Amino acid sequence: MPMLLNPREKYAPFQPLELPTRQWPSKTLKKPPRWLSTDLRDGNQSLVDPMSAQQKLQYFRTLVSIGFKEIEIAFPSASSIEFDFVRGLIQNGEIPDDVTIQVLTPCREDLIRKTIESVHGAKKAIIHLYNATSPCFRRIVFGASKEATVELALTSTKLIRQLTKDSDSKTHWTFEYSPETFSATEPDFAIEICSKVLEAWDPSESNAIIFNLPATVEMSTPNVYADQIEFFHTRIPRRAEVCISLHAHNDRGCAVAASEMGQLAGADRIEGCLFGNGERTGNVDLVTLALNLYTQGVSPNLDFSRLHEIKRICESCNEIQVHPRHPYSGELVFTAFSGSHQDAIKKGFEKRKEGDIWEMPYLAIDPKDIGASYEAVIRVNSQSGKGGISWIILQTLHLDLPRRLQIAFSKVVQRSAETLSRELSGKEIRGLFQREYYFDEKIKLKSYSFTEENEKKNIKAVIERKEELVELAGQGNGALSSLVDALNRHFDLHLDIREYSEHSIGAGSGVKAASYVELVNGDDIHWGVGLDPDIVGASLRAVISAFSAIIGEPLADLNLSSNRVSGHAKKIPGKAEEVIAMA
Ligand SMILES: CC(=O)SCCNC(=O)CCNC(=O)[C@H](O)C(C)(C)COP(=O)(O)OP(=O)(O)OC[C@H]1O[C@@H](n2cnc3c(N)ncnc32)[C@H](O)[C@@H]1OP(=O)(O)O
Ligand SMILES: CC(C)C(=O)C(=O)O
Ligand SMILES: [Mg+2]
Repeated sequence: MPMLLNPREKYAPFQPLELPTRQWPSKTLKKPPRWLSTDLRDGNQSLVDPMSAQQKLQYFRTLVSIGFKEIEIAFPSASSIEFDFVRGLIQNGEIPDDVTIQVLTPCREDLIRKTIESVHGAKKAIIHLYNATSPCFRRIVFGASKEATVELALTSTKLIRQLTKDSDSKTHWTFEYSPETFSATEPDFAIEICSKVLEAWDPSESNAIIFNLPATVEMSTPNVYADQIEFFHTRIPRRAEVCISLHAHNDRGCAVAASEMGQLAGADRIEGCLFGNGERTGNVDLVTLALNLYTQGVSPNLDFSRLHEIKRICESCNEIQVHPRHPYSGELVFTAFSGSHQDAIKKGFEKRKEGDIWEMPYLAIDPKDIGASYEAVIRVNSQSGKGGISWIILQTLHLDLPRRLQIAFSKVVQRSAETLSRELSGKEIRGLFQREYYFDEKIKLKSYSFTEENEKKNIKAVIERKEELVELAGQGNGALSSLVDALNRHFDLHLDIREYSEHSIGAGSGVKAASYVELVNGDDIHWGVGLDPDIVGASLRAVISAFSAIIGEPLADLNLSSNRVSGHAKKIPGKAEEVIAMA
C-alpha cells in the first residue's frame, strides 16, 4: 500500500515581510477610495459564458447609475465582441463625461495596438497594462529573469506612451500598470519594476500613474497584504504622482478584509466587482466594501439604495445567483427566524426614534438604506417566539397585543409551524390570528343598549349565529361585566374576565378602538379581540370573541338552558393545513 502524503507536507508557509514600522493597524477608514468596477473585464472573463454585447451594455448602464466614475469595460484584444463593445460605447455616446473607461492589455505589441485602437475617440481612457512579476510566474510561466520581466514592462509602457500621451490624440490618457501576482512578488522587486515604469511613463500630480497591486491569488492573512501595501506606499518614489490601487481576489475568503486593511496601509483606489464576481472565488465585493463604510459613518459615494434591482440585473447578466447569506445583498441577511433575535429586533424598533444613530440588535445597517422593507426582517418558523409573531401582527394588522395574548398566540403559530414543518408566511400568520380571535365572526354582536340602576349597568344585547338571534340580559359594574353576566346567565357558564386592555388604531375621523379580553371559564381560558369605531363596542366584541372560542362550537348546537360546555377551549379547529388554506 502506498503511503498517503499528508497534504500539510505539500505546502510551504508564506514568508511575510518584516515591517516593524507598520502604522496601518492603528488607523481607521475615514474616506471612500476611488472605485473601479472590473465587472465587465475580470468579472466577465471568469463567466462560463461571457456576457453578450447587450448584457454588457445593460451592466455598464447599471454601473454608471450606481455612480462608478472608473469602469474597466473590456479586454479589447480578446475577441471581436470585446473590441466592438468598446467601439459601440464610444460611438453611441454611452459614456458620461465624468466617467473614465479602462481597458486591459498584456505586454504584447499587437495586442497593445489593438487595445489603443479600440478606445479611439474616447474623451478619457485608462490603458491598463499587466505582466506577472512573482518568482513562481517568472520561473514557471514565462521562463524569464527579473531583468527580462522589467524589460517587458518597460518596452510596453514606452509603446503605450508613444501611442497615447505622446501622440496628437485628443483623449485624456491615464496609465495603469499592474505587477500581476504582486501578492507573491518580492516587495523590493515590486518597487524596482514600478519605479522604472514610473520613470518611463513620467506622470504628473494632476494625472497620476496608477499602480494596481493585485492579490492575484490571496497568499496569506490580510494583515500580510496590508504590510506589503504599506511597504510599497512608503517606498515608491514620487508618491504624489502615484495612485495606489488594490485588486484583491478572494481565494482565502479574506478579500474584503485585505482591501480594508490595504486602504489603512495607504491605498487610494479599489478594483473589484459587484457581489464579488470574478476569477475563481471572485474579486473583492464592492457592495460589501461600500456598505461597510456606511456603517462607519462614511459615505461610499456609490448609490446602493436599490440594491435588490441591481442584484437582479447582475444575476441575469452573470448567470450567477447571489448567495442568500451574502453580506448586505443576500435574501436572508436581514431576516431573523429565531425567537430571541426577533425579540431583540422588535424591542430595537420600539425604542428607536426617527433621527437616532442606528443602534439595532442584530442588524448592521437599516434595510431601508438599500431599498429593502422591514417585512423580510422577521419571518416565522418553529424556532420563532412571541416577539417576532406579535411584531408581524403589529406591522400588518396594527394590533399591539398584550404580553399574555402574545404568549397564547405564539403557541398557536408554533403548533402550525411544527405541523407543517416549514416557515409560515405573514399572510398565513394573519389568517391564523383572525381565525383564532375573531373566530370567523361565527357569533356576532348585533345590538346592545344599557340602562343604569343603583350605580349598576344593565345590558340588553342581541347576538347572532347563522341567522339565529339570541337575546341576552345581564347586570354588572361596567359594560364588560354586564355582558359577561348576561352570557353566564343565558348559557349557564362561569365566565370571568382575567385581563383587559385596549388601544386606538389610527387617528382623526378614521380612528378605531382595539380591545383585548382574556376570559376564564373554569379550566378554559381564551383571549378575544374586538375592533370597533367605539371603545365600548370594541370591548364587547372582544368578550364575544373570547366567549365564542370558549364554547368552541356553533351556538345553535348548544343546549342553551342547561348544558355547560366542557373540555378545553378550541384553539385551532381542524388541521393546521385547513386553517391555513382558509386564511
Ligand atoms: C490576472 C488576470 O486576470 S490577467 C487577464 C486575463 N484575461 C484574459 O486572459 C482574457 C483574454 N485573453 C485572451 O483572449 C487571450 O489569452 C489573448 C488574446 C490575450 C492571448 O491569446 P493567445 O495568444 O492564444 O495566448 P494564450 O491565451 O495561450 O496566452 C498565454 C501567452 O501569453 C503570455 N502572457 C501571459 N500574460 C502575459 C502578459 N501580461 N504579457 C505578455 N504576455 C503574457 C503567456 O506567457 C503565454 O505566452 P506563450 O504562448 O509564449 O507561452
Ligand atoms: C490583470 C490583473 C490586475 C488581475 O486581474 C489580477 O492580477 O488579478
Ligand atoms: Mg484579477
